[in-house]
Amino acid sequence: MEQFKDSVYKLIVETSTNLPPDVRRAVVKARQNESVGTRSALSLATIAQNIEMAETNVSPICQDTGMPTFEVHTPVGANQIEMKKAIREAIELATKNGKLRSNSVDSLTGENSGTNLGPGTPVIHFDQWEKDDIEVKLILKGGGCENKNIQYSLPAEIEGLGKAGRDLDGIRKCILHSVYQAQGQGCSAGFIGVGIGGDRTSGYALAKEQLFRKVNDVNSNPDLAKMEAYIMEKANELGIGTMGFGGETTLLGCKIGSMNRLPASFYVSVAYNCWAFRRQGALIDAQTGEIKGWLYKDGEAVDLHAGVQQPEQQEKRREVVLQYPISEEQIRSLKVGDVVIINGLMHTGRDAFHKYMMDHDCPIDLNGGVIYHCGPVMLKDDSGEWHVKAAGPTTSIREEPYQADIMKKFGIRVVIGKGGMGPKTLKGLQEHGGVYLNAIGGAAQYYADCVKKVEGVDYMEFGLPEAMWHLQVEGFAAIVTMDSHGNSLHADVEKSSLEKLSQHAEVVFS
Ligand SMILES: O=C(O)C[C@H](O)C(=O)O
Ligand code: SF4
Repeated sequence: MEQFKDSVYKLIVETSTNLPPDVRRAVVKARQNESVGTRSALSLATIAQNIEMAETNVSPICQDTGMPTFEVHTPVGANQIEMKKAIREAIELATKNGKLRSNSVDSLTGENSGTNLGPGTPVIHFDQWEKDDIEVKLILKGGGCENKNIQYSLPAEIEGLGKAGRDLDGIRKCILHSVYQAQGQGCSAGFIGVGIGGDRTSGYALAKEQLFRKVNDVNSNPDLAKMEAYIMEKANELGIGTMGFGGETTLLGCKIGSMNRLPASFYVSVAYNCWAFRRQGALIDAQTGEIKGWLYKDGEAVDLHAGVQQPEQQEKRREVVLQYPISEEQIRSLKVGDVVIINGLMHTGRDAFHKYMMDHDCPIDLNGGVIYHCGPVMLKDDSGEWHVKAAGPTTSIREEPYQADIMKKFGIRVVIGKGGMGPKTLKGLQEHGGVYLNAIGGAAQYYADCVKKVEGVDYMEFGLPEAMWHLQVEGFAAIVTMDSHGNSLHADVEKSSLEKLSQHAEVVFS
């Protein structure tokens, strides 16, 4: 079992740090299709760089290493209790070594277990098979894209598409809408797994199971193969693009499965996965516990830059350098589309922080300051100094109820996150003189590299990801997507993509 545990540890590290070739190929294709120099092309270039950095650094591709979910096939008679124990030990070790973020939080008290162990975590499913080896598959699906999962109950009235009945065309409308509703918030471009039928629980399980299919496989059911091809084509015409910046690629993969349902129920369940599509598997010798082979590796190295056109000259897009303390005048001069480089001090703050700040004072002067929606992976060295191991942005919209008030209360000028924020924040930016910067979601190595020093930390009681980290950064690049003049790229893309979605209301699959 010791060797089995080592093998599972290797699988966890591989899954978290090294994106499989089929996913890499999908990213290259997206890069090739994007027009040179656009926001989406630049973001995809950062994503490609981040994928390479994660592999080289053997560090998490994205700081949110998700809900570890294992699918295990065992020979008849194998001891599953021992295996479960070994898997849990491997998870704990990977967390301690900074390969996974401590992601298991008590839902009632908010306490982070710190080990990734707790009621319900990790998820481990066993199944027997009549083979001699053990197969362990693992998916690390982050919380932001999990939040963009959606389940439809047919018949339904679908925004932009009208009536969806209990037939193939109704299913088509649900799937197309699922991509639209995710916008850039699940770190598009994404992959979707779709489960047709089942009940609410088994439907979602089927959807997630589809994510274990290879990106380039073809569905054995001709109707579903046609549907997958249709969705890939039409979803990529919605213009949502990488991170919701607009662009040619919104969806990187679509896999659909079907199972029986009850006469009264008809669910279409969609599991949305970000571009940081971390799933891997290993075939393990049941006798020795050693890895015999990998499930999602084909031996071919994928060049993430192959056939990608490079801009002839530096883009004319305005690049502005900001350094704490930032004045209202500097902020008012910024417009949607500007690239901002932050040097100097910034502070992380996410869900627990924003709620708490509504009725508490802050231990740090935030006047003219920068708040980064981020829950990093942190490691302490032997001398007690903290280091950032992964630090990409988290989905900002969760802070919508608080953000405008918090900015005004503490004089914050810059908020960095991803996926954009809503009308309340936009109004707040206008009134107070603030700006929202969209960083590249999932680019956790790229941003960790910008952190030159961890100055300190407050609110450790919120748990490592939720604590307020004070970071010295250099060359931290992000794009203005909401400015102090009432402009929001997110609102624009949402509107134009809804218009495009509405063009598909007519019956296609009769
Ligand atoms: O929790 C995080 O760090 C990010 C999350 O996965 C998100 O996409 O919002
Ligand atoms: S931050 Fe983005 S890339 Fe990372 S887990 Fe969340 S959705 Fe995925």
